[in-house]
Amino acid sequence: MKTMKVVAAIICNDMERKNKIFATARGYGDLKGGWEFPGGKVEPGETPQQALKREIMEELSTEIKVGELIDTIEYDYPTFHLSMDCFWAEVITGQLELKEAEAAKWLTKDQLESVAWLPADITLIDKIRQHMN
Ligand SMILES: Nc1nc2c([nH]c(=O)n2[C@H]2C[C@H](O)[C@@H](COP(=O)(O)OP(=O)(O)OP(=O)(O)O)O2)c(=O)[nH]1
Repeated sequence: MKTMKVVAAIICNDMERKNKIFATARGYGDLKGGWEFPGGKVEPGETPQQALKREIMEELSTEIKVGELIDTIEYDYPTFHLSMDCFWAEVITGQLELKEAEAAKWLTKDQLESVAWLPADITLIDKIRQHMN
């Protein structure tokens, strides 16, 4: 099966405190309406961190600082294998404008289960919760 290499940003209010994280709902395609973390495919020659900064600028017109890797999610969708590096991030400049997503929410630790995550993201949520305050 084909592997898709993807990066995702778990943007938090503050990387030291991690009181809330930013989630978006997909605005197009097969998985439309599913909740996820902003990001996208890594292009040839890019590091994961470079790809993530580029994707967040394209999707949200926002410059981010990329922090530690939380986990690499490996998940089999029916038509491809997803390998997704998930990094903590915080905003440097910009207002998180929704260029592609249909909705967005800041979620506290207690609200993490309140949205319908994409299947691959569910395994990440427990890990994120452990790091939130
Ligand atoms: N960005 C992102 N993609 C995710 C997450 N969870 C998950 O299963 N995916 C899947 C959905 C897509 O099949 C794939 C990411 O592709 P994408 O469509 O966001 O990537 P892209 O912006 O480079 O794509 P394109 O539409 O511009 O070609 O990974 C997630 O949390 N964030």
